[in-house]
Amino acid sequence: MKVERLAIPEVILVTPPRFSDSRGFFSETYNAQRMGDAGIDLPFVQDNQSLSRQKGVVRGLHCQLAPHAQGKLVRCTKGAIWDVAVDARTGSPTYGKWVAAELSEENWSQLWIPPGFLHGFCTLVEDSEVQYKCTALYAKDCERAVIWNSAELGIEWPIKAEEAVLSDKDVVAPEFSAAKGWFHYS
Ligand SMILES: Cc1cn([C@H]2C[C@H](O)[C@@H](COP(=O)(O)OP(=O)(O)O[C@H]3O[C@@H](C)C(=O)[C@@H](O)[C@H]3O)O2)c(=O)[nH]c1=O
Repeated sequence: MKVERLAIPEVILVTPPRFSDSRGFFSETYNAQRMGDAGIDLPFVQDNQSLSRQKGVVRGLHCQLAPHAQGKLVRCTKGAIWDVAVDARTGSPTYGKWVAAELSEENWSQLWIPPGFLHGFCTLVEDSEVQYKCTALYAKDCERAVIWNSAELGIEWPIKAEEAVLSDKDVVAPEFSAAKGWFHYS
């Protein structure tokens, strides 16, 4: 399995091998031992899947507060996304920095986003399906969001603001400064 630590080293890009033959392919998309060796060693308790019909759908930037903070292992099983992680841990040397990776059914990569990070993605093609494992259960009251195109963060999204397709909730999300104190670096 290919393992790459990104510019924020706690965010890890992994690419499990795919074994192709005349029938198609086989792949171990999650192997606890190999993921643990790669540095992804928290237990997962929930699997999520979303489908976005249009190109330019943006979901995020989202997180859940403690005690329900979630680490997420994200992959794209159909289509392609630009997946973004923002360090929201107050006191972190990379606080307010972001990293991103393209995840697609072609490249078969997965992005590990630890607890304490905001997560969001933008679909690069129609009918993009995203699946991710989470280290904590959904807790509605602990959900928080930051505006996807926060001027304070300066994330380089692959679409223009007017092309973004957002949920009602995400349109009115606050600037990144609202996230101060949500998480602490340890
Ligand atoms: C996240 C979530 C939502 N829901 C429900 C609430 C709502 O009725 C419906 C759609 O929820 P949302 O609009 O929040 O879905 P979405 O905008 O896709 O939210 C997701 O975005 C990405 C970027 C993440 O990182 C996820 O953790 C999650 O926040 O699904 C659950 O039942 N369980 C869950 O774990």
